[in-house]
Amino acid sequence: MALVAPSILSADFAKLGEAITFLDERAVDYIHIDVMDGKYVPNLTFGPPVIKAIRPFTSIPFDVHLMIEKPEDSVEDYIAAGADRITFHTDATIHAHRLIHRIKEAGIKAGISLNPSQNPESVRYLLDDVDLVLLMSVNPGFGGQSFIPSTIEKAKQVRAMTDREDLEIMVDGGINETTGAAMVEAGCDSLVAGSYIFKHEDPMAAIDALKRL
Ligand SMILES: O=C(CO)[C@@H](O)[C@H](O)COP(=O)(O)O
Ligand SMILES: [Fe+2]
Repeated sequence: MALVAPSILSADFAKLGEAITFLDERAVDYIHIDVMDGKYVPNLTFGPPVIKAIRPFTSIPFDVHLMIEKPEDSVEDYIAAGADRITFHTDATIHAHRLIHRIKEAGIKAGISLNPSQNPESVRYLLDDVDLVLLMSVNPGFGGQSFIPSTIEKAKQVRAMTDREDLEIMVDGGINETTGAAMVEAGCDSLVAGSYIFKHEDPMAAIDALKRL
């Protein structure tokens, strides 16, 4: 059984509360929240005030994916807004190790993310420190892109780099039943999916299909 993290980037932003209530009723494992600053990625989404506004709609953990430059300048704001996990990108900050520990000392989980072009070796010396590794299977910035197949090999490499059975490997981008199955087979624990769920004619069936992988 895969853990499923629907990305609200593909939800109707005018009805975010309804989307969260729907996910709450489906008992998904995480709600994936894509924060983009228009600098680290060429798109701008939402920040702490929006996260704070949707927090009362559910107690499902908020999995906050920061696609922002210098996340060290604002992680506390996301924690105060209700993040349960914060994942940032290796190349968005200079001292990733320090930031991971700052996030964990605040009492929440910390993750590190790799873009499609990045070598998994760059996270080797963080694997004992993080709670999760988020493998981007598209270039970050937008929902609805096609899965990049080299992520399958990368997941196997990261899995082979650690003895930690509790290290969560999560994949994000272009996930559907087929690509999700390949990633679970490669050693992934959790699947982020945006357009597959929210653009599906039956979003509940889409969530259930991913859970079963
Ligand atoms: O972080 C991102 C995009 O940068 C993702 O979380 C997307 O929201 C995934 O959307 P789909 O590829 O599943 O449509
Ligand atoms: Fe994401």
